[in-house]
Amino acid sequence: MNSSCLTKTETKSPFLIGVAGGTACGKSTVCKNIIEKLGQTNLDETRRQVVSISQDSFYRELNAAEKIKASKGQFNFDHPDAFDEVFMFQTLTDIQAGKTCSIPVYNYKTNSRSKNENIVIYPADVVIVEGILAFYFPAIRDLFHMKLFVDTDSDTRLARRVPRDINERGRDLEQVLNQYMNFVKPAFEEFCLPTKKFADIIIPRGAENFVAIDLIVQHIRDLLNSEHCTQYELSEGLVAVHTNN
Ligand SMILES: [N-]=[N+]=N[C@@H]1[C@H](O)[C@@H](CO)O[C@H]1n1ccc(=O)[nH]c1=O
Repeated sequence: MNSSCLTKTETKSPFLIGVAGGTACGKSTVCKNIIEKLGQTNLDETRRQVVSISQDSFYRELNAAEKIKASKGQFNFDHPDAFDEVFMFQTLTDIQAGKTCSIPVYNYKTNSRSKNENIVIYPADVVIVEGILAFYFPAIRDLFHMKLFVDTDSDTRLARRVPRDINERGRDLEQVLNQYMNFVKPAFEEFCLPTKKFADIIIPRGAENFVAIDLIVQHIRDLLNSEHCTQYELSEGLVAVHTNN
């Protein structure tokens, strides 16, 4: 594909990376490692601004009946309907357009967005979006310039999830296991695992896979650095990035 290198738009249109995978697969750790490795890169005399946001910030508000079910571990937070797709799409589109955005912080103890706490996402070079269903919604999936799927065994994920939910999210063992068997496991198989096919790169074993992470970081560096890399087209405020092959 020919590419005439246009000057970058005056606003920073970030390189969007989606990271999906089952709960406790290591998504957040993979993101942290990529950010650390990219952020240290001294490109164009300025440090690469690399930020990551969680799909969990876009859990929708629950009504009274749903809140009661959630408090008993009887609400399915692993189903696509639990997320506010429109809000997430609009926020990512604004980020894509180089706008500064404020997104909620999710509180797992209250099963709701923290009232007076938001994260401000400033225009950045790279924005990583991680979530169990990051690739489920087509309109959101199509925004990503790179899609990573972290493929960790489900027994390893459960072994990590149990202590995390008990120690960090104030739950008891029986509730955690019931929620896993009734919701987390079936929803992973029905909604998350099928999205693996959309990934550009599948990372077996997650954050321990240093080779995979180094390869990904180097690829992103090359893309961000290369002279003949991107052709920007602005359409409806979206920025489509086509790299020439
Ligand atoms: N329960 N459950 N499963 C979801 C899902 O596996 C994971 C997504 O990051 O967070 C979990 N999750 C989400 C909202 C919530 O209030 N509590 C919670 O544990």
